Amino acid sequence: MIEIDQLTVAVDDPTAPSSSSGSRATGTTELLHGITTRLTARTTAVIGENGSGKSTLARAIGGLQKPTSGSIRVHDIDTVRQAKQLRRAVGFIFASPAAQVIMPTVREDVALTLRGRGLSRAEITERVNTALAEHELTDLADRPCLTLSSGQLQRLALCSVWVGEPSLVIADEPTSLLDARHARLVTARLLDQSPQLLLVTHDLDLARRCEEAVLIDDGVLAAQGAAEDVIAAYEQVLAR
Ligand SMILES: Nc1ncnc2c1ncn2[C@@H]1O[C@H](COP(=O)(O)OP(=O)(O)OP(=O)(O)O)[C@@H](O)[C@H]1O
Repeated sequence: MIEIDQLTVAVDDPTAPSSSSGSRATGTTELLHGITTRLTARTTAVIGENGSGKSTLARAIGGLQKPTSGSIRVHDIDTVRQAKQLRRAVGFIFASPAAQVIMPTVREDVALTLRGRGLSRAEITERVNTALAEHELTDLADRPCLTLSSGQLQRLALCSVWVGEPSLVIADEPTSLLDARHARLVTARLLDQSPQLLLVTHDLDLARRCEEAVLIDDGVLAAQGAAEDVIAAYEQVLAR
């Protein structure tokens, strides 16, 4: 379960008017405004217009964006106070995979996830090889990550997250760079095999396959419930 209590996220914004009467001109812009909810479904889609705050919410839940106020607990882990436990529990797949693939080779990038977990070298090698095979990356195992195509990079990002067996997978447009066959494979894996999945997507057919959805509109939680109902609410937003 993901428990969100009065979550507000604000960022420094030099173009915003300062709230203080001091000499500093820098103000802040609030991206999320007091979101309170419980996400209990195994699969939840996060939908909404460009710039509505979906990725900001996903990053906050994944511990990558600190709340300005309020709190988030993921499977009873406080995202701010228990950052180390959160990193183990949550696998985050970014919309842009180049931002998260950091090791020189494909094999090393997958293995990085398993470091610091008390596993032997042999165990790590075995788990990495299994993950590479499952994700059809065995042929690329020793390739420098820099030489991968964007779709291959996106599949590597998923593989590197998956090998860590996270209890929550947060995926922000995880198939945006994939061909149709790999997009089907990846969505089936995410939807069917994630212990819990939070899926940020503009693909309403994909959102419909989640048990529940939340609609983010201009930084607020505008609707939550069965995916079909929330998509209907979103259609109203699109029509306004
Ligand atoms: N660090 C920042 N500084 C200023 N504005 C920001 C910052 N991060 C995000 N924003 C703004 O916050 C708003 C929400 O961004 P966010 O990435 O969460 O939207 P989104 O719903 O995921 O959009 P999209 O569908 O386009 O990916 C946008 O207007 C964005 O420009």
